[in-house]
Amino acid sequence: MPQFAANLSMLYPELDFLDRFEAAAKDGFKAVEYLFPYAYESHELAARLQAHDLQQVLFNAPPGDWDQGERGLACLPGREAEFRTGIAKALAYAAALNCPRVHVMAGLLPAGMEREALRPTYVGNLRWAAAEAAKQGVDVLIEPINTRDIPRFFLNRQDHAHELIAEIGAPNVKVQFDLYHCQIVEGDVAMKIRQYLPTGRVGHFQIAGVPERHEPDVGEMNYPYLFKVIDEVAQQCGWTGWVGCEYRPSRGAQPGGTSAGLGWMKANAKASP
Ligand SMILES: O=C(O)C(=O)[C@@H](O)CO
Ligand SMILES: [Mg+2]
Repeated sequence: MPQFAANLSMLYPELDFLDRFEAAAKDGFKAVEYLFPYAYESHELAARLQAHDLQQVLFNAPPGDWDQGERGLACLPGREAEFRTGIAKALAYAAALNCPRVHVMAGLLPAGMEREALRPTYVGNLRWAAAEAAKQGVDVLIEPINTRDIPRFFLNRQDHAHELIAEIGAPNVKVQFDLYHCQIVEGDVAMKIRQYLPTGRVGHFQIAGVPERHEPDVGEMNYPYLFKVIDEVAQQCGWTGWVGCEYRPSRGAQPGGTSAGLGWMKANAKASP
């Protein structure tokens, strides 16, 4: 069975954010990820990780003005200075949290602009971020996201992400392969795991049921099968990364709802050799 990380932005919604670390550890998670650490001092977060014997495996760089609908700055001409300031801040947190990867969200297509016109800005920004991250051994992740959840998001498809990575040309830029988004945008998920995991360009997986983004055992995807595919290919190519549980518990913020919904994880652990 793959190793699962709890996404603390989505799991345990009934708890204060800092209390979600303990809840995840009690449920057997050894690692966590979340969207943004910036509302907290890095030492506070590091203390929670240490107290509960958890690894921080992923978080996002600052996305611009999230409350105003921004979803990353990487593709936006004219925002390069802000992009660089955000990357520097993310890398400072990555050092303090001993986190080996940072997700850099691409951003939304500005009104009237075509995707191709933004490519030079995106590639230039990612090259700069990759060079900075490489100085401290951090990987920069890029994630294709479906346009039902984020309309006009710049990056939607696995093939586009891998094409951009080839153009960026930095060994520490990798794909955050979210199977939920992949199923919605393009499907054929198992074959895409088989195609892309051996390239060494997949840095992290994320999972959720489709279409409601609930537990992996709710909805149209056959996750027990996909976990076996990940295990098989990972073993063949020596991949040792994490699978982030980035879903909204179907029991909502009901106390204990996240833990009660983890039957899928226990079932897959039992099924593994
Ligand atoms: O939405 C997702 O999927 C993510 O992984 C986030 O980091 C970006 O919104
Ligand atoms: Mg994701």
